[in-house]
Amino acid sequence: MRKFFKSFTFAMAGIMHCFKTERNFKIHVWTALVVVSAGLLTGLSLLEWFTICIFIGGVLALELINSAVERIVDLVTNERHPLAKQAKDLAAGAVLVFAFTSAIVGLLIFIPKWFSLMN
Ligand SMILES: Nc1ncnc2c1ncn2[C@@H]1O[C@H](COP(=O)(O)OP(=O)(O)OP(=O)(O)O)[C@@H](O)[C@H]1O
Repeated sequence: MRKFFKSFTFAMAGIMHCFKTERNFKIHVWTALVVVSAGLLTGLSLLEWFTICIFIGGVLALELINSAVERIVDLVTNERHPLAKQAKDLAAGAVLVFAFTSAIVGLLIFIPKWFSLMN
């Protein structure tokens, strides 16, 4: 149990470090808070909350992995190298793909509700 608590503390330290040092992670966290507030104001079904939680968690988790990849690359080399660039750009691309997909899913959930609230 103590070992489990220790690994939980390390994971939380990683998340806090990412929040303090990575501008994009901060943007994703604030965006998630805006989306959750919009969900509370709009009113979502259980399935819609489930979908939103999966996508918010996915974006934040991918951003954490992207930050880990950036650090590993910087640890391996200080020099400019095409493979270092590819590794960083691929990891950043993974975040972009998921964030873009999340934005589309969010719009598909919210826009019809906002239209029906207006009518
Ligand atoms: N060692 C390297 N060799 C070649 N290209 C690199 C290297 N480090 C970063 N790059 C590339 O330079 C560009 C800018 O990278 P930069 O280091 O400014 O940001 P990052 O490390 O990718 O992320 P962040 O801005 O969050 O620190 C990116 O396309 C990245 O892939």
